[in-house]
Amino acid sequence: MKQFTSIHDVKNVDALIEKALFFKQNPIHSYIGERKVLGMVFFNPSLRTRMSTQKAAYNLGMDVIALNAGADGWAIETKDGVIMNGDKPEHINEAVQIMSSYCDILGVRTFAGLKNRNEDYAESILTKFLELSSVPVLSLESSTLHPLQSLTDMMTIRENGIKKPKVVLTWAPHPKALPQAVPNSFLQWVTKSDAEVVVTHPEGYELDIQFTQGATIEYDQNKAFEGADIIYAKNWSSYSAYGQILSTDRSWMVTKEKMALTNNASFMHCLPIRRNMIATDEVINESQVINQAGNRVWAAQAVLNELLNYEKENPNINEQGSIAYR
Ligand SMILES: NCCC[C@H](NC(=O)CCC(=O)O)C(=O)O
Ligand SMILES: NC(=O)OP(=O)(O)O
Repeated sequence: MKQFTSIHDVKNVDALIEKALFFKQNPIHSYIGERKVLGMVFFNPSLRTRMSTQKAAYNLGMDVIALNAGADGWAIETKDGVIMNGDKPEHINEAVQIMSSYCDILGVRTFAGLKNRNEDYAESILTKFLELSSVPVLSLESSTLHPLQSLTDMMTIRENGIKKPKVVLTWAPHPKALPQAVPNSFLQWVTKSDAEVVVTHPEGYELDIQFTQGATIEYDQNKAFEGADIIYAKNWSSYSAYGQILSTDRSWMVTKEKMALTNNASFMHCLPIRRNMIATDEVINESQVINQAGNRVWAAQAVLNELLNYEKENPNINEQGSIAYR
């Protein structure tokens, strides 16, 4: 695999999920990453992605450099053609080339701005990384997708061992406007599994149809929950009224009473989760979220392993980085 930015980069999804499950049982299996460097650039905050991907890299023998762009590095200008007389001294055109020269894999986290849909869905920053990096690029959550999370979610659902599970993606209220990356990405992966997929949300929260194909939309949350094996909760802002909060209806919060409508479903969420907004304390306390977040390590390890295999087969990909580092 030469990059990991969406499910489309994966040749064999099933094998990748199995690889993640394998690493959970065999964390220290190979040192394919020995003397290789993973660089991770964060334009937005992270707890799980940063720590789990770092841990995964260590399990493969890699070293890690993480940079919070704009906080412990120079603020980076990401647009072309601007007069740089403001507060951003570094341009992405140099920064990506240079950072990739120090690394063997380069990860980037860049959230949607939620102001301009075309801009966000064009994935301009991730695209710059893909164009300018001399080494494989790893998405640590982009404007529209979060593939490391989704691979983890598929692995966690598979651990439940249910054949053809009914998986319900439910919108839940939140005080802030959030991106569509997690629900988009979850649907991109889960609709390609054997699951029956239902998406439930208030009207106006319809996601881009490229992601909901293969899923049923159900505006009645209680009806959607009936017989569910997995409840996957997430807030997102509107796609059609782009970036807007159209509902703060707290009756969409996942409660014990709603979970009682399901087939003893497992509750999942990517985290961070706002308690008693998205779901009640009891629902979260009895949920899969800790195991799910723990699985981030194994999913990341499976992905890094594939990227390192590619790098191994294409050793001239980075002429400066690895050699200079060694
Ligand atoms: N990486 C997982 C989710 C990241 C982000 N959540 C957030 O920004 C939550 C922030 C808050 O609760 O204030 C999202 O929804 O895409
Ligand atoms: N789920 C997830 O990606 O968490 P972080 O934002 O903390 O990395």
